[in-house]
Amino acid sequence: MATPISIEVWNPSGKYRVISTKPMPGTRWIKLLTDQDCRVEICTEKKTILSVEDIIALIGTKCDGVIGQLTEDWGEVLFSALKKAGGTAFSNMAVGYNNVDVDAATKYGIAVGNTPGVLTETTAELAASLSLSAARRIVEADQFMRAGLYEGWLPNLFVGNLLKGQTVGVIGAGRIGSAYARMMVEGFKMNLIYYDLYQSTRLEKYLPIIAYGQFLKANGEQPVTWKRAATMEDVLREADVISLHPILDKTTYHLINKERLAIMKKEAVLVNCSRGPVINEVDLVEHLRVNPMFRVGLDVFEDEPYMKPGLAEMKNAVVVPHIASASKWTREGMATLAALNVLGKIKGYPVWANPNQVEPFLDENSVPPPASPSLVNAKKLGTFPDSLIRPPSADFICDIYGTNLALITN
Ligand SMILES: NC(=O)c1ccc[n+]([C@@H]2O[C@H](COP(=O)([O-])OP(=O)(O)OC[C@H]3O[C@@H](n4cnc5c(N)ncnc54)[C@H](O)[C@@H]3O)[C@@H](O)[C@H]2O)c1
Ligand SMILES: O=C(O)[C@H](O)CO
Repeated sequence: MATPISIEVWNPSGKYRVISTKPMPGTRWIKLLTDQDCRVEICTEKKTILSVEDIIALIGTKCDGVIGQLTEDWGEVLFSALKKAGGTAFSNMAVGYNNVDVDAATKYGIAVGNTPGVLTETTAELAASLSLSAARRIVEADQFMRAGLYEGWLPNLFVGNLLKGQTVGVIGAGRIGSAYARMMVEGFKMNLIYYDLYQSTRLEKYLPIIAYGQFLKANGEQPVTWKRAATMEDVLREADVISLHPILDKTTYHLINKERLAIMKKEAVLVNCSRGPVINEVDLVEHLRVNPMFRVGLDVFEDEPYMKPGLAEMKNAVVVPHIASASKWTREGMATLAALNVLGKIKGYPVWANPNQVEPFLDENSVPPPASPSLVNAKKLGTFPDSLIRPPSADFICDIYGTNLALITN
């Protein structure tokens, strides 16, 4: 029997009951919901990870939609409870949704939202930070200073890797992988090799490598180069810094294992800001142990919140607690997108045509479009038109937003 759950309630008389399983940053997301006749209930339980039973207790007997977290197990049990309570909408406050059984949600007619785009640069910046921290041994050096061990400059003190002119490898060149690639090429003049199941048009179209290369050459510097690898192994063999950015699914589970670690350079840097299970962490700990010059920067772990035995003792590992998307703007934006996903489905709005361009939802000075920014099972649910969001019609928008028509039709 689940224990009673503590909640904070906004707009108690609202017609639609929307639950957030966690307090989320900012207040805009709450206002967007309460302005549209939602009663918002925020779970304020102290425990970090809610169990399925806790969430069932939160859903109760009447619930229209839930905003949930990546730490929760959204499968058959929860979607069936939400359906019974009359719910039609769920959104993860995350772009990754490997914690969600989308087929189960679809079976119960429940929309599943995620929050792409708003966290791309923030996450890529953390990956870049981990790359630098690992390559230049920043955490080790910081600990050394704080321990009072510094006795003066030495030629061999904390010698690390220079990035300039080295090769950066990106595995999974989607939104975040491409943003990271650009940071490392444009910022540190690294050459790029990437592997993805698909050609990354995002990367190949925008990476101004040719122009940048010419610019560097004109200034007497070595131009940067780039290529798409035919196999992931090519990236692992060639790159000096490798950053993992794929989704987590069957094809990427334990993508990095003993055999693949063995083909990487002995002094390579490996960064993971995707999902923990993309790396076999037991194999990684062993590899770090026998290869002290191999370094990693990890934001995610196979059994979060735990680390596999031995990892915490490895000086050649930089570890942070899944904070890659933790900038104020991004986290508030994620909350906004998650809330609007749920609101959009409850209100019967269409789905936004391009989930990679979510800026119109994030502008605090204008009313967001009447749409769900990103529903991953919209097509499967069949409740949305193929062409997704309909062009704003004056009547439709006036109906919803009254005087703010001009902001939307601009
Ligand atoms: N650590 C964090 O806080 C944090 C923050 C944001 C996102 N993430 C993770 O990063 C992932 C990527 O986010 P995104 O917005 O860039 O997603 P995305 O969908 O734009 O990019 C994922 C890329 O991975 C590629 N891919 C899929 N399977 C692959 C495989 N087997 N081999 C190689 N490439 C493969 C896809 O083709 C795609 O290009 C998310 O799914 C999430 O799990 C983590
Ligand atoms: O998938 C995500 O969005 C992250 O892991 C949290 O920002």
